[in-house]
Amino acid sequence: MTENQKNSSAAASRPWIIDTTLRDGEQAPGVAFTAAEKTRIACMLAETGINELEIGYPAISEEERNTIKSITGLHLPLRLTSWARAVWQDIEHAAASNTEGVHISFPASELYMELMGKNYLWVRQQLQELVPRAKKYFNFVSVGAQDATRADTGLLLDFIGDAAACGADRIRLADTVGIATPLSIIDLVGRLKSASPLPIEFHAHNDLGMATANAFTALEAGCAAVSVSVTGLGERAGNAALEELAVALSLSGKYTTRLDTGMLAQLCDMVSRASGRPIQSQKPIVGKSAFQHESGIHCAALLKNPLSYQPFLPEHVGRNDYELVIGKHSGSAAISHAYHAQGITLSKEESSALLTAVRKTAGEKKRALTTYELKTIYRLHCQTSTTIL
Ligand SMILES: CC(=O)SCCNC(=O)CCNC(=O)[C@H](O)C(C)(C)COP(=O)(O)OP(=O)(O)OC[C@H]1O[C@@H](n2cnc3c(N)ncnc32)[C@H](O)[C@@H]1OP(=O)(O)O
Ligand SMILES: O=C(O)CCC(=O)C(=O)O
Repeated sequence: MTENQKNSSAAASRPWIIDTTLRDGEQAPGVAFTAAEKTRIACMLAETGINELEIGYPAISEEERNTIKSITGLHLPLRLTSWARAVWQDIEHAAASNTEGVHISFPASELYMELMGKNYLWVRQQLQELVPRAKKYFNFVSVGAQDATRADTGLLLDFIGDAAACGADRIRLADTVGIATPLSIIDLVGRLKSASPLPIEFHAHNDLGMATANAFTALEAGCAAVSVSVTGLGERAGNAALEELAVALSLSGKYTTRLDTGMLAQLCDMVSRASGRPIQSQKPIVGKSAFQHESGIHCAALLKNPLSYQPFLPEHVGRNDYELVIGKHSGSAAISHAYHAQGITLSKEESSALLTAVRKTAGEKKRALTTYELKTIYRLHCQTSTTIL
């Protein structure tokens, strides 16, 4: 193994995690964070151990620049970058916001160049003009290939070569419309990485529900960095979710990050409230149902070993214990456990009678039963006239 290969595989095992909740996340339709919310989110992301924060788009307004400036003034222990189009005025606005780095976004597919009435010659000229100028104001200049997954690979290779020649520090490959699949990412990154003198970041979108898988795969394929957002908040169906990627990395046994997964529940809750986007019940990691169980076989096993039907314990992501709910699919172990928690020890016969009644009631009500309903069923089916519940 050459020295270069050793460095590259060491970097690959320590992925650089970029959070874009405050940029792409806020681009989610109808979402607008206040300055105070942006500051709180940035601080909590820093506490969670994110390496880099794409903090916003300074060209939007003076208010946005002031918010970004006030966050840069906090000197959080992570790199802050701001987003810019391939337009000098955007970069000037970013410079006025005092972020350490800037990300300059270019159209990479023929479709996007055409939409702008441009061609690759224009892209190259902009790279040559903007990147060296930006380097005078920023310690770190990243350049983005928008719509990279629909772009011609030859053009992408030119883009990477030109960006490197102009002094860019990193390339972002964006799956702008979320059409990549893990195998296509392995193929694309494989072809670009061997020819790229620059570290590559992958930016996923979730239009096909593959954003986290694609982001994880991009790291497996050799990308040095990935961008994610809290709860996957972002354009349309969103981005790769920070909480999903963080846990996948922590369980993989292959990657070292400085992420504190114990912060994830709190972080997602805060972003959900600030964005006005409730967390779906079945959302991985932080959804209400992610640690709820009803099926009899699962509950019986979980009562013996909490890892039997869960990939990790809820505490790993800062949540309280898992929850067993009683419903149509319950079995006797779960039923006995639920009544025991109410101070009632069931005999075998009682548990069997209650199981039938519980299943019937839950089926009719089309939901899990409450403690009150369980007590009522007990009264109806087991309680003698002398027993007081
Ligand atoms: C995939 C992504 O996430 S890209 C990021 C998306 N984010 C945003 O759009 C941020 C919020 N947007 C805005 O505040 C505004 O749209 C602005 C400030 C960017 C531009 O506003 P306007 O000047 O009114 O232009 P408008 O929104 O109508 O159109 C976008 C313009 O940006 C140009 N543009 C788009 N991408 C790029 C790029 N990467 N580099 C340079 N110019 C670009 C378009 O060609 C178009 O230019 P035109 O007005 O000369 O036709
Ligand atoms: O920063 C870039 O270049 C990419 C922007 C983006 O969010 C995307 O293309 O999905």
